[in-house]
Amino acid sequence: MHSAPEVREGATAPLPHSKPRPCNRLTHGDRFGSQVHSPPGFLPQLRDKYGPVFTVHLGPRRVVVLWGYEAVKEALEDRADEFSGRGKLAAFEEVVQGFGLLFSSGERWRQLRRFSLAALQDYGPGKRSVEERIQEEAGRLVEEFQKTKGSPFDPTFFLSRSASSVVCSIVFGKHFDYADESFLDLLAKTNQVFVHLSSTWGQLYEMFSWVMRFLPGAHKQIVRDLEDINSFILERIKENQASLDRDNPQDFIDCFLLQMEKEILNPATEFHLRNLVMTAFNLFFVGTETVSSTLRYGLLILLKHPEVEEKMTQEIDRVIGRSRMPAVADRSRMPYTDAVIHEIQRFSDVIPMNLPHTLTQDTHFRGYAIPKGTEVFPVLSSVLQDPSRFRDPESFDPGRFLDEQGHFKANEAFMPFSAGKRICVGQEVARMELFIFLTAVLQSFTLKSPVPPRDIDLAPHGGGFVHGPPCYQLCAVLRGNGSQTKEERPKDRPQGTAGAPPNHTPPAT
Ligand code: HEM
Repeated sequence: MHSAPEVREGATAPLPHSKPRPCNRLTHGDRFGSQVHSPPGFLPQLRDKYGPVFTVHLGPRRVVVLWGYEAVKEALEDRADEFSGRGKLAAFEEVVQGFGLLFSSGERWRQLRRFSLAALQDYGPGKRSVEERIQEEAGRLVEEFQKTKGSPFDPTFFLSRSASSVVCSIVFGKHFDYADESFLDLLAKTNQVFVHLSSTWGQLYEMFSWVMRFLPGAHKQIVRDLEDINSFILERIKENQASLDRDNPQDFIDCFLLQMEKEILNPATEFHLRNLVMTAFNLFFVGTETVSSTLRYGLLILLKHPEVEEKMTQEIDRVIGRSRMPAVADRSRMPYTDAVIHEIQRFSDVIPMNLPHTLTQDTHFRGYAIPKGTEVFPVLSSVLQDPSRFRDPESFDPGRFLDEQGHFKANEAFMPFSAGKRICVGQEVARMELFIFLTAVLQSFTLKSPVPPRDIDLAPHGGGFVHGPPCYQLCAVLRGNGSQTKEERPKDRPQGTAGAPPNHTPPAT
């Protein structure tokens, strides 16, 4: 056995240069920015030279890269236990210190993961479901779009607020007013952390944190922002503690507090305040930017391809109509919309490099001996754009997710949420959000681009952990429907669910 091939030339391979684009600054007080990135351009060349498993050095960090569907699937699915450890993000280490679901490994991670999966899915009878919470936010999003009265606007701020409100509702059980200063501050700081992580500075810090942590610079701001976010979460936890109804937990924090009480006499328990703060932070942090970037990309793609938007709208009118809010149960009867959303996720590729994994034991993989603790990047871009699984992967084509009869056709290389034991814990929530938000918007509006579709550039810009589209503006024009009466506006819940989502806004008059 021999070790994975070393990349000798350019042993310290810099990540691509990136700097925040002027249009990353969002509207509304210039408080937000968004950042995007692609896998470093040298990785495909290394794959061509060394095959789908190779080593790179990011500064002193030795990282094994897995490239393409076969290698990533074999590691994450067939060898799931061995590849289930979590790597580090240097910028987070000082604050996170291995606590919380996202950055833990071993027994701590297992317990937090099991708990989080259950808590995100099951609020029990009589509780507001995740779907209802998303429907409420979709109603608010439609209302906000409506206020633009068909004028051009940058949707970034609207979509970030909607995505983060869903997570806030699930985690804190609370909807923050869109003008609430503390909520806006939380959003701004979260976004700022993404901007810093994605900057050249942030990427250098990932490589040279061992020396840079002693110097002044943007990483100090990341630590301050993360501490502020955690203080905000701690305040919410105190509020939940004060109002906790033990028979009727309302949100993720309530459920965690009850588990803490159950395990209070267990000295080895992982259900303590530190893991609660960090896990709540993880859900908020990952759940906001990923969903809002996908939605932002999705709307831009629809502006570029009005024919796709039109077919989606026809399906929405046929299956859901315009008198009630879309519901997840509709998705199985809407293969075209389902295919478009899959293709949006494949094409937008929002976490291109994946999060770093580590090996939980010494491993033999594809002829190489790789020691326990080695950091591994199973690159998601290389799967979502693997030409052996997706023909002409660089083009946007929802048809690849449809069979000849127009039924939805799954593809095993569709892995935007990764795969195996560390697969995104919020994937069901995210899929509901993408479906309900996009269909609710198209139910009410026709999207128009201020520039001709042929001039729309879909190439991602910048660098960082989350992929986003270039900055753009859109016009949300209310769909005309003279025949629609007040009573026909979306307010009824879909069949099989009870009660109407409050605050839902009519799609069109
Ligand atoms: C389009 C939306 C989303 C995408 C593309 C996405 C993608 C991912 C990816 C690629 C990972 C890393 C998997 C790995 O390590 O192999 C991940 C992990 C995670 N995601 Fe998501 N995610 C999305 C939405 C969400 C949402 C809405 C939430 C919370 C409600 C969430 C919570 C998490 C958490 C907590 C982890 C860490 C899981 C663990 O380490 O075991 N994600 N996600």
